[in-house]
Amino acid sequence: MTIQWFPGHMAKARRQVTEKLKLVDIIFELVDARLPLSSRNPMIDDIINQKPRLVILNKEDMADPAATKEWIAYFKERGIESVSVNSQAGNGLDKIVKAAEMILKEKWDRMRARGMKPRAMRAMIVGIPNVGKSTLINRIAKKNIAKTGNMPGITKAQQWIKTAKNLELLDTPGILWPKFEDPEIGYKLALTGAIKDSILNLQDVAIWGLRFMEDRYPSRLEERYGFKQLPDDMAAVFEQIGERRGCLSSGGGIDYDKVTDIIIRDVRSMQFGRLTLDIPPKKA
Ligand SMILES: Nc1nc2c(ncn2[C@@H]2O[C@H](COP(=O)(O)OP(=O)(O)OP(=O)(O)O)[C@@H](O)[C@H]2O)c(=O)[nH]1
Repeated sequence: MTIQWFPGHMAKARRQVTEKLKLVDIIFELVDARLPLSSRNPMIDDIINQKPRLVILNKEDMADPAATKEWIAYFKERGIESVSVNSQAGNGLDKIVKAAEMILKEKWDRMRARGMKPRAMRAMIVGIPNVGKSTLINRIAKKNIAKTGNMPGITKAQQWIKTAKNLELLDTPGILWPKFEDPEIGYKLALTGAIKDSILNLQDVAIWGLRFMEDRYPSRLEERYGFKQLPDDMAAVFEQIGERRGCLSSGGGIDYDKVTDIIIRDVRSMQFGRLTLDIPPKKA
C-alpha cells in the first residue's frame, strides 16, 4: 500500500466514486470485520449520498464471531443492512445477493408495476485499502457466467462482471481513504495492515496491541507470551517475549525491533485467534 492520502488524492478518489455512483443501483461498502467502524471511510455517508448501500464485513474468518453478530445488530439498529463474509474462501456470497435483493425490492417492484422488464442489479464495491475489495471481486468473477467486454470504440468503458444471480458488479472498486487522526484508530489500522507500516511507530502499535489483548483476551495473551497481566514496564515485557522467541541483537541484548515484528505478525497471522479490535458499543 503506497498511497499517501493527501487532500488532492482524497478529492480525486471521491470524484471517481461519485462519477460511478450514477452507474449503479447499490453500493457494497466493504469493511474489515475486525474493524467495522475504524475501517470505514469517515465521509462515506456524504459521498454515497442516499444511494442504497449494503455494508459487507469481510474477513469474518479473522474476526471474533460474537462481536461480528453484535456489529451486524449495531448497523441494523441504525437502519443499515450488513452481512459478514470470507471473500478469500468465497463464503457468504449468496448472502450478499439476497441482502441486495431485499434492499432493492421496493425499487424493483416499482419498475415491475410500471411494466418495465426486471434487469440485473448493478453494484460497485467501495472501501479503504486492504479490506479485500479485489479478493471479493475476483471471487465473484470466478463464479460468473460471462465477463462482459469493453464496448468497441469506447476505450474507457466500465467492465461489468455478470454473476449468475441477477447481479452485475463493476470490476474496479472505489478506493477511499481511512481516517487515522485518532491515534487509537491508527493503531488498529496499523495492527491489521490497513495502513503502511511506516506511518506509525511500530513499537507503539505493538504495545497498543499487547494492552488490547490484556484488556479483552487475557487468557490468549497468557497462553502465547506467558503474561497474565502486563507490568507497567513494557521493556520487561519485550525482554521476556524476546528471550522466549530468541530475538537477540548482534550485541547480545534483546532486539526490540524483532520483538515488535513478532507481536505484530502474531496478531496479523491469527496466533491469538480470531480478534475484533473495534468493541461493539453497549446497547443503551
Ligand atoms: N483471511 C482473509 N483474508 C482476506 C479476505 N479477503 C481478503 N483477504 C486478504 O486481505 C488482503 C487484502 O486483500 P485485497 O483484496 O488486496 O484488498 P483491497 O481492498 O483490494 O486492497 P487495495 O488494493 O489496497 O485497495 C489480501 O492478503 C487478501 O488475501 C478474507 O475474507 N479473509
